[in-house]
Amino acid sequence: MTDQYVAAIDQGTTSSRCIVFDAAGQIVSVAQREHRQIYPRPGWVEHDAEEIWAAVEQVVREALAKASIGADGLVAIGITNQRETTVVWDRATGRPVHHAIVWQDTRTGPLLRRLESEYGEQRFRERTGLPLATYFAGPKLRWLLENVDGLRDRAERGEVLFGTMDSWLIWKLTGRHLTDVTNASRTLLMNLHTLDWDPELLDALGVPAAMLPEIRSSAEVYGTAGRALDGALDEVPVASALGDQQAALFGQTCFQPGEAKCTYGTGSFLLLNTGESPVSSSHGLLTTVGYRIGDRPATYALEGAIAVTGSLVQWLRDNLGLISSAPEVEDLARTVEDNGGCYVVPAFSGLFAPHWRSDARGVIAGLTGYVTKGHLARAVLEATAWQTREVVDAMNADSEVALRRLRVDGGMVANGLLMQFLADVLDVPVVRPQISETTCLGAAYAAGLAVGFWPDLATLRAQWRQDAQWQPAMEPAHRDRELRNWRKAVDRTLGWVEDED
Ligand SMILES: Nc1ncnc2c1ncn2[C@@H]1O[C@H](COP(=O)(O)OP(=O)(O)O)[C@@H](O)[C@H]1O
Ligand SMILES: O=P(O)(O)OC[C@H](O)CO
Repeated sequence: MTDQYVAAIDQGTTSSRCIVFDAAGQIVSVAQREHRQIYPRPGWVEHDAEEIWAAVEQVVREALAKASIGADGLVAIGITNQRETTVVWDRATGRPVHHAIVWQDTRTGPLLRRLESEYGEQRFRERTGLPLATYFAGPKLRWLLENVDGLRDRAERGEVLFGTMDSWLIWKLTGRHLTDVTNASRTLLMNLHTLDWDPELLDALGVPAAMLPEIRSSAEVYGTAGRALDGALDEVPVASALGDQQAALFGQTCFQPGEAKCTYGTGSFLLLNTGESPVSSSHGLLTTVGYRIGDRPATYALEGAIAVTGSLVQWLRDNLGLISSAPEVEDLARTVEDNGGCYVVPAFSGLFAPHWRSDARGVIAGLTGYVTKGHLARAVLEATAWQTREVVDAMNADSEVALRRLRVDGGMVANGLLMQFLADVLDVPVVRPQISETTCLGAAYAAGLAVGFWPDLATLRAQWRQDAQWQPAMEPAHRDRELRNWRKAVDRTLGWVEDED
């Protein structure tokens, strides 16, 4: 028998990737391609869904070619994706009716204020586990229905279809209109308890049910990729879909309640497995679906979403020109002993968890003539750790079981200085796995489970391997002093924008 593999597509905010994994969960090949970020106005961010599909086709072909396998070598393909980004396309032609509106886009601010005064935030929070924020898909869909000519009528007639990126790719691959429960839990339209679209919320947001995908589990065969890619995938089952942060939770094998991971990329997202019932947050966290395997009960998670972390390092590189590549931030930060009294709070598009303040804007606080670019680089890295600390404090307050260690992944975890500082400010060990591509790994694991390539969660768990671990080493008094300074700096960001309209 020839060797068998599982492939995963990771359709992310800045690029699309395809990775082929073997039965031991080891990477066999990787292909990646970026797509354009379209900024029509300040605060608006769009993607071209057709361009993304072309990139996905290309990376799948490349990854298979690099692994020297054809469709017959693949037992399944899984999907993971940037969440919340919203596409509407024509059922007959398959063409998007508008650019996709990206999760970072803030154009729905005024609409959300209207919804809040008409319905109150609590009604949405109780049913969806989410605050009324520009981040989520439902308001973006409402914006499209209000602003694309004739779209509402066409939506009511079922001529156009809504989806997040998972739905778009499943449609392109299999011709079916489906979404998975983790992605649906980011729309403000799905009831977290029934795991189905909530008629009252559809009504409040003015969304016709006829345009919505069917909600399915995260691991089951949705269809086969017969027609797509000119048959390059032949009859390969498309067998998983998870939002990228949930996929990373799965890839890190955080299957037990109380286990958590944080993925450090453009933004950072800490998810804590809370078991089979949703835990509601009183401290600014999101309640979301972690994953659902076939017809088993769903596993829920608490999430702390931080909008700006790695993108602050990019800002230091692209806007200030202080470094020429992201990894250089570590060398620059190591030229000094400490932050020199300087703190950077990157509230570029307001603050996400736990604050949810769209009126916040970034500050650099504590500047004196002493501060050098080295101190600034250190403060940039420290901002990622302090934002994580705020989320962990909220988690500990909500879940009553204190976090005891944190599994990390994503592009920033190559930075040893940051990882040590993170362990220091969280006061728990920080652990990095050997496979840092946990997002793709999670989607591959879910697809492989769905087709019986892997028998159970315990088998996946046994494949997890540690690469490095950082122990807390900071004096408590020093940590407390720094935390107080960080909080003072955060206070100074709040209320900066007085009239968002
Ligand atoms: N050594 C490093 N130190 C700090 N930040 C880094 C380092 N390497 C990459 N980054 C940051 O990590 C991000 C890329 O990580 P990645 O996981 O690929 O992100 P995403 O999946 O969100 O595109 C970029 O924002 C980059 O600035
Ligand atoms: O594509 P990423 O890695 O930036 O992740 C984006 C998140 O899914 C947004 O919720």
